[in-house]
Amino acid sequence: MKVCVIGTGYVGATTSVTLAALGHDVVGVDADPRKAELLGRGTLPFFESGLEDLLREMIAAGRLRFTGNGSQAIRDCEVVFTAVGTPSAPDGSADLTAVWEVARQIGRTITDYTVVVNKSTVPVGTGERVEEIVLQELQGRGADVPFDVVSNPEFLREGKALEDALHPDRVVIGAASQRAREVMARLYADVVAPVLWTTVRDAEMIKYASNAFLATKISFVNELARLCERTGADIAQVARGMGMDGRIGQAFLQAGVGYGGSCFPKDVDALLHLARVNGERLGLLESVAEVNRTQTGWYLEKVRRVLGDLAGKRVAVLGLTFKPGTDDIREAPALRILAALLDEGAQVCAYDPQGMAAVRKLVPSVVYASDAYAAMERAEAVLLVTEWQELVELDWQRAFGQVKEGIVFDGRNALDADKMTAAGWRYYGVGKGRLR
Ligand SMILES: NC(=O)c1ccc[n+]([C@@H]2O[C@H](COP(=O)([O-])OP(=O)(O)OC[C@H]3O[C@@H](n4cnc5c(N)ncnc54)[C@H](O)[C@@H]3O)[C@@H](O)[C@H]2O)c1
Ligand SMILES: O=c1ccn([C@@H]2O[C@H](COP(=O)(O)OP(=O)(O)O[C@H]3O[C@H](CO)[C@@H](O)[C@H](O)[C@H]3O)[C@@H](O)[C@H]2O)c(=O)[nH]1
Repeated sequence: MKVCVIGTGYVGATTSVTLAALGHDVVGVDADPRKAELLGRGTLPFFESGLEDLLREMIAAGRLRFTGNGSQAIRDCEVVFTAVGTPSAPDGSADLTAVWEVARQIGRTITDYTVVVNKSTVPVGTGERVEEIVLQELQGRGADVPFDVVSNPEFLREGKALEDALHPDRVVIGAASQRAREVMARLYADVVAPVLWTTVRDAEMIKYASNAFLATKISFVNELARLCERTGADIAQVARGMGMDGRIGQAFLQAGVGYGGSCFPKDVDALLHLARVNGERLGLLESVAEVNRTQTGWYLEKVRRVLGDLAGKRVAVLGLTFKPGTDDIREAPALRILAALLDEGAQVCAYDPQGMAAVRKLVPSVVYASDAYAAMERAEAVLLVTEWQELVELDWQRAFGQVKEGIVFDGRNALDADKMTAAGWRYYGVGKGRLR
């Protein structure tokens, strides 16, 4: 099938590559000509493990190309995906400017039956508005072209984008017409995953509900971690014990410095905004956001209790991206931690395997080290903020020999506390009993 994907960021690029891998003839379109050009040459504009190899393979196979000019691509394709960004507006709502722009472009362009598939994360009702816009544009040029609007939200995680897109837990398709359902069924015929057919509105809500629920799990354990530190319990053991109940599950109960990234913070805010404008208050979700907003402050409070005044202290920060496996620093907890440390006069030296170039632009006054050992040289405390495997597997015995004070604040409970202690470190995890 001929498929066009508009917007080739994390989601659009991954969708383009995986649809090509499924055997479709795909053209990716991006308003940023530099991105389209890079992708066309087989280079990803971001880091995502394994994706670049398959990108090159698909281009070489002739099933995937990229362009900065969408009109011809839209005209040629039976299915047109929208995968543009939907960032937070100042009031917390999803900024849908790019989605409306794409809808107008589609309405101005299509000449034959087209299935317009929305993959961006958008509030309930967006599909209907897209339909109105396409219709207006068609009427404006006196054209009577049949089309359907479908919602097909994306659930991939950064760092595991390819794996998630090729082997999803489920595919959710919200479609009103039988004709659109048949096209979507053909498109995903070779994906081995349960397909949930819903209305457009249900599919739109499923995406926000899923992210909000995962964020809730994280804030729940993070809040309990605070109580564990007061009561002498270990949140990691508590979460393990909870998760053994099949109704609860082990996933997303990892306490830490809070969730970041381009999705959870913005999608929780967008759902809260949607509730407000519809006259509902989501008190539970408000608390989820509040726990997350205060989690880095809570973590730093512990650092202060142990180190005292941070002014002039040499602090190593390891891990800057919002999670391992990506170079994405959007809403990364590390950014708030760096800002607070600098504000209090600490001398900060940081290292991250992928995120330093982007963070350096935002926070130039930090010293960026060439590796983790160099970052820890003469440090009076080490803050592990992102649990990159490379950082977890460091020779911590060797590192102990380089620091001034062997104090580590493991913000992700990723290190082995016993091994760290045996290597000489004073180890502080998150929610692991009373401070010693
Ligand atoms: N990043 C994720 O892990 C993830 C996962 C699931 C869903 N989502 C959702 O998917 C959507 C896209 O997210 P992303 O992270 O890929 O965003 P992104 O910012 O990485 O990419 C968006 C791309 O769209 C392009 N664009 C903007 N307007 C355009 C236009 N009019 N025509 C063509 N291209 C245009 C931009 O240049 C950019 O390359 C968002 O709604 C997001 O919430 C993201
Ligand atoms: O137990 C956990 C799990 C995650 N996190 C943090 O939560 C954030 C988000 O992590 P993750 O969900 O793995 O990454 P994303 O790439 O943001 O993916 C989420 O957001 C995407 C965009 O909507 C969705 O498609 C995915 O299903 C959803 O998992 C990161 O800061 C993690 O460190 C925790 O603190 N504890």
